[in-house]
Amino acid sequence: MTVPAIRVRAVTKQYGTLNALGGVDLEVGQGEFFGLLGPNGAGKTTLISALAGLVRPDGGSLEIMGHDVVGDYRNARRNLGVVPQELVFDPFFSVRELLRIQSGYFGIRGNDDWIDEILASLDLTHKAGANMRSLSGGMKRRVLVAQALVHRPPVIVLDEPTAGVDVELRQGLWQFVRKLNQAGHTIVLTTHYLEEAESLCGRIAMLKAGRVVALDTTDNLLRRFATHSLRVSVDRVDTAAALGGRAAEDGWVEFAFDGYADVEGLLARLRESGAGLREIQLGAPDLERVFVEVMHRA
Ligand SMILES: Nc1ncnc2c1ncn2[C@@H]1O[C@H](COP(=O)(O)OP(=O)(O)OP(=O)(O)O)[C@@H](O)[C@H]1O
Repeated sequence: MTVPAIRVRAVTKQYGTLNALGGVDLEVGQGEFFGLLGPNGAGKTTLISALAGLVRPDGGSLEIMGHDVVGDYRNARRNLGVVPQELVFDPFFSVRELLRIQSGYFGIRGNDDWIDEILASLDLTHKAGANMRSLSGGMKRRVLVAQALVHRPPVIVLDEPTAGVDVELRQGLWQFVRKLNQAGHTIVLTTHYLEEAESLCGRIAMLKAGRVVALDTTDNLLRRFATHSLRVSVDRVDTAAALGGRAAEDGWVEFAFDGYADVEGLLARLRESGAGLREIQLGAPDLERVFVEVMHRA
């Protein structure tokens, strides 16, 4: 049996009286593209820091490719590449120097062929000799990704890698991360862009206040929690809302239902009610709705 890429068991972490992690259990299989979602302060970064050995959990255990992050730190760390949220660099090194130093941390010498390959994939070749301080924010973020990859880790964790990054770079980054995943790397991603998570992640865990409140395949989450929606613009909002809708802004009323088959009946009742139908919009279930629903129920 293959070991999971990541195994998190009953992990707790307190800061004073605050439960940053209140007993988290998770398993991510090798080769998965896994999403870790949750509102600000849910504990995502704390969990990632614990995986990277930067935060010591109060209880429970974490393993990377079967290596305990406390008891077998070196091997656990060797198997993990983390792209952190914060852009922190020594401004005096060039991009290549930085990547060589990072390779050195893992005891790797003569890593330039691989470094060249990473730089090319991230469209950074022309910046290899540039000082970190001369790079734009988006380029620095790409260097963070490169830094996480110098030791060819099988498991890669990206903590909001696209925050504050322009659309073009975001798409480029995702293309690259997808390629890594297709090449067999396990990817764990946190992001507040739910559309991105929906299109990239096969499975998703949602965290709220240090607890896993949903954990399933993206498809199942969409099926289980999300409803389709019908938005209608009407002359008489109250009349329409009385049929089970929710009044929204500017004369729009929203209805939630399980499948498109229900739309016809609803439209017929709206017409009969004399609400004065002006315009309709249909919405398919999306992860954003699921997220709002899960957070609301939890
Ligand atoms: N070093 C620390 N000292 C005290 N409290 C902390 C520390 N680090 C995190 N916390 C608290 O722990 C909770 C979880 O924070 P964490 O950064 O893990 O959340 P997050 O899900 O990553 O949020 P975001 O989406 O904003 O990045 C928050 O309430 C935060 O204020």
